[in-house]
Amino acid sequence: MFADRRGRVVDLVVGDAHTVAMMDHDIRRGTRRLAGVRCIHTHPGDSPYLSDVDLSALRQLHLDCMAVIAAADPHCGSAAYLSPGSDHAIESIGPLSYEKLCAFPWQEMVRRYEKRISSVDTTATGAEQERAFLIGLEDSVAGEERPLEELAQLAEAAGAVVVGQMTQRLERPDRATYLGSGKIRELTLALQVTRADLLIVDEELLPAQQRRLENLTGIRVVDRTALILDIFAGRARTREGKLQVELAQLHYLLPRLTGQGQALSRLGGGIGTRGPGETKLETDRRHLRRRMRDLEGELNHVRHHRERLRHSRQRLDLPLISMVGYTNAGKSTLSNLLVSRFAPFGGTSPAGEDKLFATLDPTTRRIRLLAERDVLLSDTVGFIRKLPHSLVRAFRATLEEIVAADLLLHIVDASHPAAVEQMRTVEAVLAEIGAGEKPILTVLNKIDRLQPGGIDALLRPPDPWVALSAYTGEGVDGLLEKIARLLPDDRVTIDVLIPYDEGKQIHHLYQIGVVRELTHEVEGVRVRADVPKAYVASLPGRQMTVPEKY
Ligand SMILES: Nc1nc2c(ncn2[C@@H]2O[C@H](COP(=O)(O)OP(=O)(O)OP(=O)(O)O)[C@@H](O)[C@H]2O)c(=O)[nH]1
Ligand SMILES: [Mg+2]
Repeated sequence: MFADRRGRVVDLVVGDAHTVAMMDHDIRRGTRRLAGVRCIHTHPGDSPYLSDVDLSALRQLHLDCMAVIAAADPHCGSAAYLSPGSDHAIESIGPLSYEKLCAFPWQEMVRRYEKRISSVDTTATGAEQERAFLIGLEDSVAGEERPLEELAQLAEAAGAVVVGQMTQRLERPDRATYLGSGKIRELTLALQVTRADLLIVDEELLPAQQRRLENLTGIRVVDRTALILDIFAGRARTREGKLQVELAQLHYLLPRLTGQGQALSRLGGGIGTRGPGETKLETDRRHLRRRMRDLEGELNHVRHHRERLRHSRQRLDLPLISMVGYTNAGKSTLSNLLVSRFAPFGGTSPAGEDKLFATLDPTTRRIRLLAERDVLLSDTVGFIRKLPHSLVRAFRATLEEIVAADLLLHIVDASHPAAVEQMRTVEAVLAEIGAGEKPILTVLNKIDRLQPGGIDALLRPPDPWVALSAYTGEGVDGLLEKIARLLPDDRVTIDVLIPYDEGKQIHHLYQIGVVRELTHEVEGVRVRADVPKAYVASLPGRQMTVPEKY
């Protein structure tokens, strides 16, 4: 039964054990006020306790109050309301006798809630956003308190609003329906109550599981892999990035095509449908395969191009440092800080952002360490737990940057509750792409967020490591010192006379080394500079003296 604030009954709804339609007309919508309606109901089996479904309906419909009563003896019930004190919290009382329930100052709670909320600037959930409901298994992350938190962040990064979630403790997913059948009944009810239009599953599903879940729930089902691919598709900016994402999406799609009808029914916009684009319209497998071959061909081009770039960089003989790490660990923020402080010619770097997979395309910048040594620093795509295999494969060209580095900086968000697990994930991906044996300097970031007393003993990073905050800059000098120590210094100081008609050489010296002194003489320009040893060997027989350091 739904009643308004004057106690008038505005609607009555009857359901069975699995479904109940919620009243949906005449409910005031908006985030700044409550609905002005309370719901009082009974449960099959007469339980006087509120269920999860009750609580999410309260939250979703912004009801003044959600109450359940037991009709049998003893007459009692429970009720819950949105907390006037804090966002997203629910307060509940009971089971209590009817008298005590009625004596509770409900109207006062409603008044206080609306007073607070009207002073807070809440962003209303846009009508065009998809309403996602998340499901996962509880032991999927051993011991984590909120197992679906990362999935929720991913869903938001893809543009959905999360309206509810449900987990089940299972050893392994049900082969047919992912969750157990009892849980699925509970799920369909919760989906109705929250009016979800998208179900997101925290794991890669078998094609048959996905179809069955769609049939059972009646809404679109997207798995973790499709969700990540979708975010990548939305973020890719460069041609290379777009090619790689499309290839990964097609790899994912191919085994999931059961025929034209199925492919077409997936169209219609939204998460998991963004992506390979028009090609999907005419998908038949043959067509898909041809497109994949084309993409692979184009990516090979890209790869060769990158290789050439790498060679020309190697001619500069600057050591390459690649930053790797879990998504959102702070790679871009640190890169930004280093570039703004230490770029020899000034420079900018893309800003870090508090969203997953903010960076997709690698960017490489030059920075100058202590003792005036220049290195190249490259910021790359972040890793994540259960990184789709198709992505790792498709992003080979990007990941090769990592493999080619002289030193890896592994950035870890030391303030994250799952920091240890994230570290392991990154190490596993590095091994998978063939970078497991590279020299690695572990950087525990975000120490400004840690309680005094510090770094979680469990973190125990492998040596060598440093701790810093890319935010405040604390510890960054220590990082530079460590880097300098880890990169073998193979530079020498040269003294060379460059004829006036070979001005280009001087420019080249600036590129590859640090010029200490320039004097104009009769035959040319005398330059004293620190340069890589390899450069000396490649010099044409020109009058040159190399000070004793060589
Ligand atoms: N408090 C604090 N926040 C930080 C620090 N470093 C980064 N952040 C924040 O963490 C968030 C993620 O930073 P990014 O630099 O975008 O992380 P990323 O590793 O590049 O992430 P992806 O590109 O998504 O892989 C941003 O909101 C940063 O402001 C730090 O030292 N302290
Ligand atoms: Mg980044």
